[in-house]
Amino acid sequence: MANLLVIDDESSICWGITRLGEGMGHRVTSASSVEQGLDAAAAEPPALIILDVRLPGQDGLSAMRSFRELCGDVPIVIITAFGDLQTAVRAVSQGAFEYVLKPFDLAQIRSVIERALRPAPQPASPKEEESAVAGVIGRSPRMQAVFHKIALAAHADAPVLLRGETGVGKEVAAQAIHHNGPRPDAPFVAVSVAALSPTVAEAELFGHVEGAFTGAQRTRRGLLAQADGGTLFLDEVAEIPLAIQAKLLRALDQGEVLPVGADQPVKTSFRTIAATHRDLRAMVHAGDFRQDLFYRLCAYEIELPPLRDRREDIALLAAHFARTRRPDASLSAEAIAELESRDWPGNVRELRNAIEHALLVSPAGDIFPEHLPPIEPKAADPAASRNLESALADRARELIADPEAAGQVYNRYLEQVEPPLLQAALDQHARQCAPAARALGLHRTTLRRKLDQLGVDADP
Ligand SMILES: Nc1ncnc2c1ncn2[C@@H]1O[C@H](COP(=O)(O)OP(=O)(O)OP(=O)(O)O)[C@@H](O)[C@H]1O
Repeated sequence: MANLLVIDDESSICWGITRLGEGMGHRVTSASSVEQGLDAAAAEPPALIILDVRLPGQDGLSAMRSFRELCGDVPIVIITAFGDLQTAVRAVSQGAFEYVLKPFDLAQIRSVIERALRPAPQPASPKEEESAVAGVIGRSPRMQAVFHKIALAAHADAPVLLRGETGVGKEVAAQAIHHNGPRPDAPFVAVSVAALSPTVAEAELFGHVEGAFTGAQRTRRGLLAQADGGTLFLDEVAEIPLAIQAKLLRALDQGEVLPVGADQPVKTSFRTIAATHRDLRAMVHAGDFRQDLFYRLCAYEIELPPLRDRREDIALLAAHFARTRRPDASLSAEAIAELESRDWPGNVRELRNAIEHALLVSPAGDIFPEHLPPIEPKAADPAASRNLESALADRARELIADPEAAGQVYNRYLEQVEPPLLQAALDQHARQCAPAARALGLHRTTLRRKLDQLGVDADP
């Protein structure tokens, strides 16, 4: 049996956790403020403290130090309904055992209590300094969970893989991990792999010596060497050509790079944070990404949710972008409602651009719906086209394997894929053969013949 101390000004939370703790065979004391909690802890040292952040009087986070002074290394579980990155970083950096977001279910708290009371848990080494850099904005539960993960990642040195659609904030998350980590002043070197041409990628990443190739007039340090002591952010990591993947893996494993044309390696050691919008695991299965490099880059994964799945953040982000551009800017309730109703396929980047557009067209800086750019037409869904591609490839394989189709595979395949194309072209051109043929790049008589074969009517 252990003594648990719950400090929360919501009596229903204290009541629920007390029932749960007693049911688990522990003794539970509850308090509704830090002051009451300290008195209770002084009277009876707890084996676990469950501490709310927002409390009347002193807040839970700043009270952690007092509880530690009074009770030593007791595990402290922080619970909060209003997590932001700063809160998560402070909680984790002060050695909080766990950071639980409200509303939680009691099964979650039960598991935390069990883990906290397990013998000899090793809390992460506390970091005294507080984070000065937030930069990542969001108040939705999905982002609060991301903040917690960023805080944990910042505290460790493990390679992190950030996943998420374009514009969700993978790079800002990478910067937050770096700036909240142990070496915020060390270099943060961002490499956009997709933007590197394959011919220069190797020299850019690993450096080169003078005369290594035409145009290499001076020896140049590569990006991996520039990241020495700090963080290398590999954006669009899925685009690294396979040949470079092998060299990158060697560099990561051995802590040194061999610049193009050099015979002596250069030592470099850094933390990696990689980002991608693609399914890297599927690429590994398809043989397009090295499995060993995948594991080397991905000890810890953080998924950044698309903006449409966290609409609660839209007003906050919009206000932030508006104020950054123009401190006296204001957003009308109607503009916020319009922003919240959109789907934002380009995510936070698209929202930021929309606000910049609005401030350009609203000279007074007051943003109304009419100042917002029109909704972007929907881009083709890449997942749908991937499904289509794989369906077509499956059908091709079936036909090739079908003994009855032998010798006619090509024509039979075309017979299946051609009709929808011809039909769509006719529909688009009011069933007129001539403009449909022009759009398709076919001769009119060829199209006519194909339509006749298919039994499709059309005007000449
Ligand atoms: N949570 C956030 N708080 C504040 N700004 C954000 C946030 N998320 C994204 N942004 C802003 O949105 C823009 C796009 O973010 P970022 O470049 O980090 O996205 P990304 O996921 O790396 O995009 P891509 O995959 O296209 O490289 C940047 O201007 C960034 O500052």
